[in-house]
Amino acid sequence: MKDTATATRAAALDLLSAVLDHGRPLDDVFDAATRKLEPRDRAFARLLAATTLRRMGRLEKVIKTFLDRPLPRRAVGAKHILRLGAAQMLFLDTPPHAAVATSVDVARVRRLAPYAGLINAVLRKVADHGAARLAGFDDPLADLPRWLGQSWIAAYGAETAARLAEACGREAPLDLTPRDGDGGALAELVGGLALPGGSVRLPTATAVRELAGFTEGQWWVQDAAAALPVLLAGVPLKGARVVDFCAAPGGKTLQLAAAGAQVWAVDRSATRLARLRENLERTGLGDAVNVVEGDALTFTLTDGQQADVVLVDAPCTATGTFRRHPDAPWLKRPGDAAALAALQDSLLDAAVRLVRPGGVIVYCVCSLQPEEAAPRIEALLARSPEISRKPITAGEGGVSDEMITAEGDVRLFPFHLDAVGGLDGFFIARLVRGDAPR
Ligand SMILES: C[S@@+](CC[C@H](N)C(=O)[O-])C[C@H]1O[C@@H](n2cnc3c(N)ncnc32)[C@H](O)[C@@H]1O
Repeated sequence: MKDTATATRAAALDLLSAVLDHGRPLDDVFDAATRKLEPRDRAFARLLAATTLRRMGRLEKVIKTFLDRPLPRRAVGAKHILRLGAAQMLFLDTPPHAAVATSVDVARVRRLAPYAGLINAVLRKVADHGAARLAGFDDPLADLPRWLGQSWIAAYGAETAARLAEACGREAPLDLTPRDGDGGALAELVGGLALPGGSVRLPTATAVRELAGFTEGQWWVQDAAAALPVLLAGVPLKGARVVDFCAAPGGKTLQLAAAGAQVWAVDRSATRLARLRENLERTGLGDAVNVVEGDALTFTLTDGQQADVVLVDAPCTATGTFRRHPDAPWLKRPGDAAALAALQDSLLDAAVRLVRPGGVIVYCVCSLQPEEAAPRIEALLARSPEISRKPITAGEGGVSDEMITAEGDVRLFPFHLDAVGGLDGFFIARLVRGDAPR
């Protein structure tokens, strides 16, 4: 490899290719693709790949204006190099001469030398005229796969869909949940901003382990939106028997335990449960939690007991978390939400079997796809007459009117709380079991 700058761009090319050509999540391939780089260069390789993924549509449009004809399929590597080179100049303030020269070098070291001339010529044009062309392409929906943008337009209208796409293209800040529920005190301790629900917000690139209170387990990392489902249970949690159906890595389990509940944290993934156990250890909340590796669909409490609260944080398409996972839009497929709906329905049915009369079910998904939201609740209400909604009202957990639907569910968009850095997209419904004790 010629030098560090080229090696860093080559690693970014490998990351981009892993996501776009091989369908691999960025997090899964990052260590292997960047292991020979220094920490600073690893961070830049990630930033470059992430920025390119976040701006795919606009980069594509700018580059296209400088190509006489579309590149053939076999030139996909060259196409990626053009995207990365343009992203550096248009979005990352890399000096043009460095962006162009390293792109040409990457082509050579990645056996794409036949395209070196074309890459050089096109990127020089991007350097000279790219910013002006970019100004004419300000449609954020173009940066997402077309089917995804269409699904948001159909669900929320063109204006909201564009706001969603814009907000999803931004980096998420770092949010912490305080163990003792005192957001004000934690904000002071770490120098962050206390949010309405009690979370504390810090800038994106904050080094987590260096923050005050990490070793002592005084807080854990959790997006402010992800902290809301537990805050919206609407019943006293102290002493309550709570089953957390899809618990790992455990943000919500920790909240429940910290609030004084007796928790069963069920998850079928051993790897993810290992992270949950680490979190329990660090925060000292383990005594209140029974960790259960298994299928929530068949989980029962001993002696036929029932739960006061069941939390169903269901597996979902996670389209509300694109801010943190810029690769995710490119790894989803149009049928994913419909395919997950069956599992979401089964988990809700299992929650109905487990919760006591008068008890509460909180259902949530970190998804913006409509199929995973209210229709799952409507279908449950239609087949389970003993279940009804317990509508969520403004002020609970710090939620505002604009976040609540006509039915009393919470629909969080990434542009909510925009002025202080937004939120993950979430849907949250609260249900109550109304029949007589069995
Ligand atoms: C959205 S994540 C949960 C996040 C977690 N509640 C938190 O706050 O950190 C969904 C989880 O559901 C688990 N899961 C999926 N199907 C399951 C099933 N049938 N039974 C138990 N867990 C399941 C996955 O392993 C995954 O950890």
